[in-house]
Amino acid sequence: MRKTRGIQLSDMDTLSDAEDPESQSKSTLFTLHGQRVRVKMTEAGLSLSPGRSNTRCWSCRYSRGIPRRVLFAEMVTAVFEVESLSWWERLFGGTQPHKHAMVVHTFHRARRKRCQYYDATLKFYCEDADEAREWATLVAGAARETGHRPHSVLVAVNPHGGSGKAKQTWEQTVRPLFMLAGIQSKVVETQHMDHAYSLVKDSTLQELQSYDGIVAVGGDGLFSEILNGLIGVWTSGDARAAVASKLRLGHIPAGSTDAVAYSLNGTRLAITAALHIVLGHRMHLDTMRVDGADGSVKAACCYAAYGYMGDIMKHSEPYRKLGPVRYTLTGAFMLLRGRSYDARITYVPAAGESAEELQTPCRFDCPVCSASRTLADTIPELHTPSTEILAQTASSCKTVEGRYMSIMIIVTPCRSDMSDKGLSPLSHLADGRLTLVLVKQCSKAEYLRFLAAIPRTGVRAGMLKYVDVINVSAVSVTPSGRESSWNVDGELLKCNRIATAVHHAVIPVFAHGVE
Ligand SMILES: Nc1ncnc2c1ncn2[C@@H]1O[C@H](COP(=O)(O)OP(=O)(O)OP(=O)(O)O)[C@@H](O)[C@H]1O
Repeated sequence: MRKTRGIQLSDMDTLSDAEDPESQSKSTLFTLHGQRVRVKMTEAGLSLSPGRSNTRCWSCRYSRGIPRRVLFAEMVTAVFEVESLSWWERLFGGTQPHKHAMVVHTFHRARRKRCQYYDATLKFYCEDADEAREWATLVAGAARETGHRPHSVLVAVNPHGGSGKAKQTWEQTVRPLFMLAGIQSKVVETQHMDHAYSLVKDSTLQELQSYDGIVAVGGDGLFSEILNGLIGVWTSGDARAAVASKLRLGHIPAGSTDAVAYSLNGTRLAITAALHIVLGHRMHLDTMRVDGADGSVKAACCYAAYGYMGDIMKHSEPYRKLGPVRYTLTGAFMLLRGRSYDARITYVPAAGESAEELQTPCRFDCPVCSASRTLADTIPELHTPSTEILAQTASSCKTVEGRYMSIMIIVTPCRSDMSDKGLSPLSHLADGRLTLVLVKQCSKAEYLRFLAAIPRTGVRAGMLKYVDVINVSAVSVTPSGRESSWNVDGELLKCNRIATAVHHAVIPVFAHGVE
């Protein structure tokens, strides 16, 4: 009997070619990490087995970092490399001046945090140069055909995002990986606010046809500009809309908060985000349409916040040069000021709130977030003003009025350094609902208690008696008296009277959920 774990090599060796189900596939002896391994090509990737009969068992090799299989889906590419022998290799019996290898570029997951991917290489040495070259070509071709890998992307780099390291992140971490994977990139360094928005919104049909995706190297503000530009193309009504529907969005975190990349990938590592793009991962993300009473329209995929978080955004803007620390300093100041604001809120409660999966955090292969939608479904929906959606569901609307320290409308979990599980840990990337958080007027100490609870538990129904957490599908907020500002995905809105509605799984992104 053939076992799948702890295979005894003697068992393997006694398998005749006729008995071996993989005997028809290509098979060669390589040296990996100093051990002889037999590598076979299967449909899903490379299957590795011990290459010498005197080795005791496979589990010994496994512990030395030799995997049993390397999936094409997890390979960036494979290349042929020639290396000179070191002096000691020549001294101990090297007959040729060079070593030949098939180098497989893949990734490994961090032990404690599986969602963190780091690039890794496996060098399969082979005595026959032609054999190694042929393997590298075959493996690279198979990897390229696996998944939905992009061939060409538009990259917007904000040199002023976060602590100003976006250019460095692009040059040192992302560009080399894209080049290795054969992805062509048109790179644009943003020169001013809204540059990325107009770059996408004004793209010609020909330009859009040449891309498979658009990548933001910066913070949430830059991603939001690209998202809004893309939605602008979708809703333009011309021939570009259909072409733009195939474009996926990617976020390489290089800003101050990076909630988009963090929520999509569970980490703020740029290399992880780049690997998701290169490997062609794909899923759809919810977005929220925010309609201002002044006629402005904006799409958001993280949150809209009024009161405390709006004040932080408004008052921290002049200190952008300080980088992310500006939010902490302004946040402390706003807490001491302890302001609250009057508002009337009308909302439509979300359907299916009690479903069990909606009560568990969003993960990789999330059953809630498996929906993906076509542009034909989403365009009419995206055209519909949120006020109209609220009017259509007027019979189920609820209205509350009061004085609030903070009003938040959250779309996705909004993970960040401050809260690893997310501001709203039970929100999903694509569940078609919003989380409305109303923090009623309270003392500064009580508000501090609310802030302190966020990193531990995030916002949850029943968390504190002065905090209401409600699942909704649409909300309108009408402030009165002294007003704060709306902070929508890290950008300020001009108008404070807004109506919002969620649009389910409309944005295609390079991600596959948090592992
Ligand atoms: N060259 C530029 N000069 C000034 N502002 C720019 C430039 N390029 C882009 N911007 C603007 O900077 C704003 C913030 O950028 P970004 O989101 O990349 O960083 P951040 O605000 O530090 O990070 P986060 O949004 O994650 O907190 C964006 O709204 C964008 O419009």
